Amino acid sequence: MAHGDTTGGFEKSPGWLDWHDGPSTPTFRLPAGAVDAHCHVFGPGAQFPYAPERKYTPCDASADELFALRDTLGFDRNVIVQATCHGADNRALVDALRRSEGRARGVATVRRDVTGEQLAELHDAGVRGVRFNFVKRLVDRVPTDSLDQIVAKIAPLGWHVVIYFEADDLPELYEFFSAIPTDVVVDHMGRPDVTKEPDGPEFALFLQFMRDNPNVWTKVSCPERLSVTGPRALEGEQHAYTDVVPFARRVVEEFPDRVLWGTDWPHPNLKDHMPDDGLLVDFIPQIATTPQLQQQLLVDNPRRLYWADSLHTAGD
Ligand SMILES: O=C(O)/C=C(\CC(=O)C(=O)O)C(=O)O
Repeated sequence: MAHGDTTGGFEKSPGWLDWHDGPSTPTFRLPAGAVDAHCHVFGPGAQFPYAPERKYTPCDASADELFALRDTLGFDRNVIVQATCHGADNRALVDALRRSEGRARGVATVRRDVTGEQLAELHDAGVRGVRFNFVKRLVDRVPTDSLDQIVAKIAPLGWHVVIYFEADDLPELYEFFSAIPTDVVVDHMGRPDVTKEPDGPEFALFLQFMRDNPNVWTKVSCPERLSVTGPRALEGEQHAYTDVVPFARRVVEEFPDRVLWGTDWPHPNLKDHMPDDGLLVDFIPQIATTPQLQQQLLVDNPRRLYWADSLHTAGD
């Protein structure tokens, strides 16, 4: 089966870009124990069908393919995040976690009627957080009404909340997000518009949100999604996505103990190009410029958040 296939009778969304086959070996050597803290598994559709309510149908991206990428790039571990194409059906995620032999943790999506038994099962598989997607193109309705009820159920497990939203929506959601009692992880720096100034009011609000809320962390990931001017992480480019650098570097330097980084493999919904994941790893030293910052971003922070209960498992 070729890697760009979608099995189980599903048809990829028009214009779908398949993940990069044969990423380059990164020039940047990841520190020992590095965690790819944002990636997904998709299907395979024949085994784990895509959710009826999905807004896109991806190409399959299996756990085995993810683990092969992990090894090629030099990561030790993964944090696998439930994407909307699987809705609240976490079977593909749980299967990947179970097969990782302790080298992956997960972030699930659950409904408000989730039971204690179901949560215990997810915890046992390695789930440590729940994701709420506020990006309007990805969901029928934003989950504002169910969040409190779900948080009340997951907080006793020591889990955290992952939120995905766009910069335009932060003013309206600022107070709501600030009231979340658990740790909160914001995907991709709240998707800043990088054509605006990193010193401008829009990004200032995001920085203020992190300052006001010491329980808020963020992933300084997805330059390929945020960048407008590139250059793209293709054909050996060592200084990709320079327009995103000042934003991400600012966050890493101000909040070095609350940042995470991930590849976002297999990069759902990219429209412009599919990056070479090896060159994406080479983006990291542009935003975490010292070995100390790299160690925090790639090893210490994700381990604290995801492996606090088993700091001596595989890879140690
Ligand atoms: O992979 C990501 O982080 C971003 C996504 C997909 C997504 O979040 C989802 O489907 O849940 C996007 O912007 O389309």
